[in-house]
Amino acid sequence: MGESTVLVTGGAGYIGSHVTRQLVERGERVVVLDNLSTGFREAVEGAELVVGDTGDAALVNDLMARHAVDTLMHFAAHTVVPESVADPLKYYRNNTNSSRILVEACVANGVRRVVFSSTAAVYGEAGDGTVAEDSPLHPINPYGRSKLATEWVLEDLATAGALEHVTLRYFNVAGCAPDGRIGQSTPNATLLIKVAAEAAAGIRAGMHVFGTDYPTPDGTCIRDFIHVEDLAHAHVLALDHLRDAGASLTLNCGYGHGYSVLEVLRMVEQVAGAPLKINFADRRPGDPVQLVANAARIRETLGWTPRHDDLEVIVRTAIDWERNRRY
Ligand SMILES: NC(=O)c1ccc[n+]([C@@H]2O[C@H](COP(=O)([O-])OP(=O)(O)OC[C@H]3O[C@@H](n4cnc5c(N)ncnc54)[C@H](O)[C@@H]3O)[C@@H](O)[C@H]2O)c1
Ligand SMILES: O=c1ccn([C@@H]2O[C@H](COP(=O)(O)OP(=O)(O)O[C@H]3O[C@H](CO)[C@@H](O)[C@H](O)[C@H]3O)[C@@H](O)[C@H]2O)c(=O)[nH]1
Repeated sequence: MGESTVLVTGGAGYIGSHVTRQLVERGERVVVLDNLSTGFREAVEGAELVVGDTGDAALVNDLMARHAVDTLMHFAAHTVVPESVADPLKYYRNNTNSSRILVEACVANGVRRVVFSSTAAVYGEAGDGTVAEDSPLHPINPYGRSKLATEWVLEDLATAGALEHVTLRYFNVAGCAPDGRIGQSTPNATLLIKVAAEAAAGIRAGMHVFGTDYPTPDGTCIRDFIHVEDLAHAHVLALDHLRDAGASLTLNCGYGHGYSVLEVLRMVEQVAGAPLKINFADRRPGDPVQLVANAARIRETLGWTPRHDDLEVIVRTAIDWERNRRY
């Protein structure tokens, strides 16, 4: 490991903080760059937190040079799909432009390894099977497009020999660290398990189910929910892969099986021990019927083996966090 440092952008956020913790626990030197727009100072333990913006070229160049950064893990982004539809420039500015500035600093400073947070949203409407990495890419909202643009920047730089990347396409991430020290406190959350956990903990009065007439067994959408700790471990393996001179990779991060919205809510009620107040509403614009990963490639290339592939564990850690939030 030597003197090398991992620069984690967005490390004060939900997923970045879980990854930072796993990196610190195994002895990595980590510097977090986060502007705290949706992140929390308290989420960063054992790593230096630099409060600043990924689009600040002078700052990121200075950080890379000063800390002997060998790997960039890039989580910082705006992530709310409906907001991206209403304000696309906000998403292109942060998720595409600022990512380009950051990657340009990597090239200028000889930072040759990049692990990038992408999303299943790059696939768009994906049919009723699973999606593999080489499935067609037709993102249906500005969030997904702004992320795909950054995938292309990295792919082109890898082709040009400027760096190697592992691009991780996360499916639906949920759950929290089992010990309750870090969790998901993202403001104005719209994600299903987060919203349901808030409702179960009494933080919100009830919730909506968006659409009950989809062509699925119970009429609600189907998603592949991955526990944040398993996802975090995929990042550690991606770092090892790149440090072992592995080739650039694009990998789905999911379990390869899905649950419907109603199956998730039934699990939330079971774990919470009380019924949720559910309002059955119209479909939400832009929701694909089903998004489930073909997760073969990440298992083959990184040897990734999930340890928390259990909806009950995901839901329980999410509810526990809402009941005992530290921040
Ligand atoms: N949560 C999911 O289910 C999910 C699914 C697919 C992909 N992703 C991707 O994972 C990454 C992390 O998402 P998250 O759920 O942890 O969200 P989050 O909002 O909790 O984390 C994002 C972090 O980035 C910071 N940030 C944003 N813009 C910044 C900038 N310009 N400079 C510095 N810091 C900045 C925020 O303050 C926050 O701490 C994002 O790239 C997101 O697109 C998330
Ligand atoms: O209060 C809610 C919230 C969600 N849902 C439904 O639950 C499913 C999952 O929705 P959500 O948890 O919002 O996740 P997705 O829309 O599948 O994924 C979004 O969030 C991911 C993480 O940010 C991104 O990667 C995706 O691109 C983005 O579409 C969808 O059918 C929603 O309609 C509800 O019924 N009620």
